Amino acid sequence: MTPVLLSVSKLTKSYGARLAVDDVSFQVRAGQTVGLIGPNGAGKSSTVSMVCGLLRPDAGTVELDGQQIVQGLSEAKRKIGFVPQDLALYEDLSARENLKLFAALYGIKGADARRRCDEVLALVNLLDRAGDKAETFSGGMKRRLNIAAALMHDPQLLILDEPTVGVDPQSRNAIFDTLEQLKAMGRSLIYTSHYMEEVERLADHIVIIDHGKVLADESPAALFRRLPAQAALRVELADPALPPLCEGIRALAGVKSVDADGGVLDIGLARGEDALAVMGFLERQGCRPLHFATARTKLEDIFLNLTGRSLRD
Ligand SMILES: Nc1ncnc2c1ncn2[C@@H]1O[C@H](COP(=O)(O)OP(=O)(O)OP(=O)(O)O)[C@@H](O)[C@H]1O
Repeated sequence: MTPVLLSVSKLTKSYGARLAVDDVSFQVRAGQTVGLIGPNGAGKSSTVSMVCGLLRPDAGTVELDGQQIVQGLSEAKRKIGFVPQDLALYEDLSARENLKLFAALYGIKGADARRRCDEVLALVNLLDRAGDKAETFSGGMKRRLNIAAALMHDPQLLILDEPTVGVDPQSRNAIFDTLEQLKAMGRSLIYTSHYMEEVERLADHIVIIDHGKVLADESPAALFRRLPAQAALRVELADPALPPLCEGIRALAGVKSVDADGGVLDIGLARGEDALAVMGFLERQGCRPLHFATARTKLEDIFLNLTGRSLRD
């Protein structure tokens, strides 16, 4: 197994009486992408702000490569790049001028700064707009420039706090391309989001957080295995589904749940193949499906399964 790069241990943070982060622990291995997922107000931003040393925890520690992250300047913090939710750009400066400012903050000068500007602008696909002022950029382009800024000092760990909020689809794809390239370059990422499909696309490991607490800390495959149904079948019948029919389906091996709404049956299955048994049963009962469709269960349902609420209620 690859070595642990970041170790977050028992982080706790309250704002007055509100306990925002409650004993949060997780790890990021070298080259790993960890998705930190939870609904609005779950404590994701507070957690990543503490990981970056921007917010002082009430308790707990953050270690990167064995060095503790604390507030203020430190060598360990140089290994982190942070892309906050709020954009930190000078609107009346060009993309390249903005990046030069970030380079100066990290002591990168002259030819090195120019070369690094070009590299990161290429990574976020903005090289052709290098000379344009940030104020002329779309929201998504500004966010990509923000990612470029966080990459100027070539950090080992890039932390992105909800990078696709308010972003157009084109920039969203460009952001994913950039993150996939960084992954291929062996960088580690922490990505916060309340969109499971985004986290699912990128993450090797998922940490689910709700009301400041970690509910799950697993690989996507392990999370899938926790879902009672792995596949779904929707059948539309000519006749309204009758309760005895539902009972019969429920009794079949591999059927995890049956919901009937008029003539439409939504059936949760242990495996995709279990759909065949359901179709056979319906045929034997003389039911003629007007339409049917199979689907894989979405990881999105794991939050519902863990909390009884949907991720974006
Ligand atoms: N500076 C602050 N002062 C008081 N309460 C705060 C502050 N920052 C966050 N909170 C509260 O702490 C809780 C966690 O907030 P946090 O921003 O960490 O969650 P989040 O998961 O990042 O949410 P979002 O997706 O909306 O950004 C929320 O109840 C929030 O209202």
